[in-house]
Amino acid sequence: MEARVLVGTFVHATRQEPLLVLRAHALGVARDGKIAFVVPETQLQETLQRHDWSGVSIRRLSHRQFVMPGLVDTHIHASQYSFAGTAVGLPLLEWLQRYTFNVEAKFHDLEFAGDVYTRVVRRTLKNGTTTACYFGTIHTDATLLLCDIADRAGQRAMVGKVCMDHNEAVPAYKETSDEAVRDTERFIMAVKDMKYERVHPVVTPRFALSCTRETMRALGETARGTGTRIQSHISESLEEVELVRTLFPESENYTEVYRSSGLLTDKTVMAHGVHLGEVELRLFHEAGASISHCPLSNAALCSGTMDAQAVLSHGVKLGLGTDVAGGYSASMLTAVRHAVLAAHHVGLAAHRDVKDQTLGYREAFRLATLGGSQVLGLEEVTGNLEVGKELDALLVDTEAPGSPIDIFPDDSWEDIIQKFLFLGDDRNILEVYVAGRDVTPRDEPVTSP
Ligand SMILES: Nc1nc2[nH]cnc2c(=O)[nH]1
Ligand SMILES: [Zn+2]
Repeated sequence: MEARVLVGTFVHATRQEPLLVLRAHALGVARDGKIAFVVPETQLQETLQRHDWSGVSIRRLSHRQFVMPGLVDTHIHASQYSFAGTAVGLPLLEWLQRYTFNVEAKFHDLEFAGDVYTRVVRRTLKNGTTTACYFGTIHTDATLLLCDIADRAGQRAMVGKVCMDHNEAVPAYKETSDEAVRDTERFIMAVKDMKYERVHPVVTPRFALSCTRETMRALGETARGTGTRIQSHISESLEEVELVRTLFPESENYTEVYRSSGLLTDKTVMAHGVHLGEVELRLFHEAGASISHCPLSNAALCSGTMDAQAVLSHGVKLGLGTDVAGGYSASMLTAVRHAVLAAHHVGLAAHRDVKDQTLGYREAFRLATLGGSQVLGLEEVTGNLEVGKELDALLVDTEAPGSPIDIFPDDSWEDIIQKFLFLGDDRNILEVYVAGRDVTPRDEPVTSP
């Protein structure tokens, strides 16, 4: 890959600023895909000389284009993509039992798995997801196939073989405790053996209602012993919370079930956390564990509305997730919109002053980019456009052919970015880069009959 320079408008989040617009800037990408410099355009020539980059290709963006960091989906079930957009409206446990487990059971068929996984990786990339944290199914080989597909497509991915040794509703879709642990170990070894540059295994107990204590403890031990990250679900619906209480009476709360099993660590991301209380948020903070906020899923499954402000004020790392297919959209832009609206609903219910909302579109933008990278332990590598990070980025054009956005002469850059976040879609995402490499899906895949 040759070193390149982009000149134009850049938008990103930093620890200090949720949304920073750099107009008339130049960004240099080195041959290794890392950001070599970000300087005002007026300093470009001097910077090129300093880097000995004479003759490097310089590309100027148009006045309606900008570059932003790639979107980070911290929670998505790749295995549920085939039924995204259907089965909306059932409560969580019924939705799992009536639809989800039956569909996931089909992934022993590698042809079926390959088709679904190829399409979900393609769809998410097209929508600007440069990093995805995926759940597969209990099938190790199919989940390894997902790793392969993500790697070949150039997407950065965390991938988990789902573990579940308890399933009364669909007994055919579960494994023994031994299988869950042995197959997780095999999965981790196999992914490591492949030496993928940007695809990593994640220890994935489905949630406390699908796993016995024995299995959760053993998986906690596996994660610790192998230094692997952990993902699961927590406190999504009240019915689920109540059942966890009756199944694990020895634990004071849901978070404690995971903590006492060795599953609540600084490498953990738990999806949802809609009904977590003060005590539990403090446990998250103490452990350095993260939450993936999936607002569309929470609304679609009538689970409740998470208070992102409360999570952030406890100093808990927070990212956004689509939670396909609980959430019907694989687009992280949709997650951004719903995060903003969910914060409004929570604020209204609590009679908060609207001005006290911490989660406006700027903060939601940060959560969808930098926040996600923090949640997945990737902050040193990606998440924004800081020098030294790998360039995971989107080239956005608000006047692309067929664009759903109308820009007016008086629109400021902040207006334009807001319009993209609230109204834009994949038609506006012209190019997608991971580690400086163009990974934009272009050819249409062959569709199944
Ligand atoms: N939204 C959602 N919640 C879960 N809790 C346990 N499994 C699942 C799942 O597949 N989707
Ligand atoms: Zn989920």
